[in-house]
Amino acid sequence: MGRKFFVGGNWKCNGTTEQVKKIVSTLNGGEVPSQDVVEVVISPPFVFLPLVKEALRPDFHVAAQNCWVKKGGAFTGEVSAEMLVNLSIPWVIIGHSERRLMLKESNEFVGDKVAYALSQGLKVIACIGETLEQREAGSTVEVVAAQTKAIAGSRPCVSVVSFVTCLDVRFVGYFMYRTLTVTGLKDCICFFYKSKVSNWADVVLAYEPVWAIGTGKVATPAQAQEVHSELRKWLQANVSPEVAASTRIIYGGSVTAANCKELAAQPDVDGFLVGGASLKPEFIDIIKSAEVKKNA
Ligand SMILES: O=C(CO)COP(=O)(O)O
Repeated sequence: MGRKFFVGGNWKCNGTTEQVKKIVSTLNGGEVPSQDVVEVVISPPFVFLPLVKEALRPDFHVAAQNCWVKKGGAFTGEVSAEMLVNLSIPWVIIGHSERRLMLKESNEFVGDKVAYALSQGLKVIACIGETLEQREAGSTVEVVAAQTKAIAGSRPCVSVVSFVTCLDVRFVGYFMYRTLTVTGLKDCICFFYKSKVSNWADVVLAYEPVWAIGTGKVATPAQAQEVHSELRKWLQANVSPEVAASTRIIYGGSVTAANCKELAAQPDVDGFLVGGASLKPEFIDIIKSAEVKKNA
């Protein structure tokens, strides 16, 4: 089955009640391809989620921009996945570079958040992307692969050594564990299959190079295609050919009405995560770029 085009509007930390109503009214009046062709998800700040959800046309859906890494409780200022589910918010953006960089969210923390959100029944737009420094150092693919790996979890590893070692540790106990640690075998002790993603159909991978976000410096279609294709290869080798073929990989970073069609024409670009332009009427034109795929 083909990958349905996906367009997300990330409003980030923008908007007043009046502005929100105006944007929603523009979206509601926009003529866009049907839901069979494009999936549209609007992500306002938390406080505006109920208002947007209530007022938005039924063929568009909403997403939160973040959620807490585990069950809610004494975590001042956080919003839990359970709360989003309770409000019937179907999607959440996790791992945006603004949070990774400014709030120091590590790959592991992002991976844990994705896993928890999925376990609660949310669908996740998981963001990855390299900084300019990393691109210039030639480590783009390595960086996005490491970020994806933290989201996907470990690969299966059925090894007699690790199995026997684990049994040993269970039955012989702490002394054996110490011995193995000292002899450098610790790494294979608990190297069991641990997939963090329960259902890949609920995950959209958003490649957002940091140097292109909010800078007006969009990746060229070739640059976007190259990384998306590498990500698909990574999924094929490390998750499964089925997941690689069906997972949507969308691009984010200075997408506008002017550049979206060329990007959308790339074979491995399955849509967009749009920041600044999602607050403007041109977002409708970006949604329409799904037609490029339909006619391809
Ligand atoms: O960060 C982004 C979407 O999540 C992209 O932002 P801009 O479209 O403003 O560059």
